[in-house]
Amino acid sequence: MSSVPVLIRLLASSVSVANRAGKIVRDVMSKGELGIVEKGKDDYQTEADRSAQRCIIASLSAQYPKINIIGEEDGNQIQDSNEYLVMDSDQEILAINCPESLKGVEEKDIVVWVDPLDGTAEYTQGALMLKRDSWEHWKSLLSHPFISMKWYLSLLQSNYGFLEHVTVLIGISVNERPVAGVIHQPYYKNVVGSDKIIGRTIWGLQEVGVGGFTLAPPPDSLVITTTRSHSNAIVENALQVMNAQQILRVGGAGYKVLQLLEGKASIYVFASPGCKKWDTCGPEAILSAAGGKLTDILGNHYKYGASESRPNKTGVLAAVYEDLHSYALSRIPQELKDELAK
Ligand SMILES: Nc1ncnc2c1ncn2[C@@H]1O[C@H](COP(=O)(O)O)[C@@H](OP(=O)(O)O)[C@H]1O
Ligand SMILES: [Mg+2]
Ligand SMILES: [Mg+2]
Ligand SMILES: [Mg+2]
Repeated sequence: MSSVPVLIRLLASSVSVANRAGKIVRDVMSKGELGIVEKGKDDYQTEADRSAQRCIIASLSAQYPKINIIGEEDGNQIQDSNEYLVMDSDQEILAINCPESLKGVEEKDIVVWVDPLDGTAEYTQGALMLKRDSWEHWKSLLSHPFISMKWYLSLLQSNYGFLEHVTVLIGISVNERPVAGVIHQPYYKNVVGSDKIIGRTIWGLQEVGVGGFTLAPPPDSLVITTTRSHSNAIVENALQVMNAQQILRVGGAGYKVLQLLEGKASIYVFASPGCKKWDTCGPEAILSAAGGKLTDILGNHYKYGASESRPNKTGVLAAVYEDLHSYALSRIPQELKDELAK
C-alpha cells in the first residue's frame, strides 16, 4: 500500500470521502433542519456545508497530516468526535499507474482545496420542494387565494431540479497547478438494471484522464453555461458578446464544468469575482485532464498555492476544446477585461 505514490492514495481517499460527504448532504436535507447562516450578500452556509466540510477535512488530515487543506467554510475546527472519519480508498483509483511526473510528489508539496457543497443557493431552494413533501400541503397551497396555477406549477417543477446542481468538490494542487480533482454529485439519479442509484463521482488526473462519466463533445451550436443566482450587469454583458444560441443558467461551478464535460454546453462564462479557489481547483483539474481549459476572463490560469487570495477576482472562462476557449476569449471586450482587472 505504501508503495502507491501519495498523490494516487490522496485521490483514492478523496473519491471515498466525497461519496460520504454527499451522503451527509442528502441526510441533512432529509432531516429538514438546514441551519442556514447568512455569510454575506447572496452567500449562505447550511448544516450540510459545515458537516460535509468537517468530514472531508478530518478524514484527509488524519491520513495526510502534512498536506495543507483549505476549505470554504470557517468555524470548522476539527472536533474530537470520530463520527465522520472516512479511511476508505477507492480501489479503482488505487490501481492507477502514477504518471512519472507525479511519483515524487510529497505531502508537503500538496495543497487541497475543498468546497464541501457547491451550489448552496440551489440546495436551499431545492429544500423548499422536499421539505414540504406531503401532498396535503401542496393541495392546500393550490387553493391559496394569492397563488396562481402557473406559479404553483413552476415552483413544483423547478425547485426539485435545482438539487442536481449541487456538488462536492475536492481539488488537489501541486506547485500551484491543479493536478487532480473530484466532483461528486449527491442527487444524480441513474437506473442500472432494476436498481435506482443516487449520486455519482467524477474524477480526473493529469496525464491519466477522467472517470465516473462519459466524456462527450460540445453541442453543435454555441451553448453558454453561467450562474443562475449571482448575476450582475458585467456578467450579463460578457454573455451578450458571445453571440450564443442558448444560455443555460445553472447553479455551482462544479455542475457547470460537468455540463462542459458531458457535451451539454460549449463554454462556461462568468465575468465576476464571485468564484473562489475551492470552486475551480477540482473542476479545473478534471477539465484539463480531459483536454479542456479553465482560465480567468483574461485567459490567464489561476494559481492554487496556499497563500493565493481566495477569490478568483478576474472571473471564469472554460471549455472542453481549446478553440472554443480562444473564441470566447476573443469576444470579451477590452473594457470588460479592464473593469474586472482593476
Ligand atoms: N457574488 C457572489 N457572492 C458570493 N459567492 C459567489 C458569488 N458568485 C459566485 N459565488 C460562488 O461561486 C460558486 C458558483 O456560483 P454560481 O452557482 O452562482 O455559478 C458558488 O459556490 P457555493 O455554492 O459553494 O458557495 C457561489 O457561492
Ligand atoms: Mg458558499
Ligand atoms: Mg462553491
Ligand atoms: Mg460551497
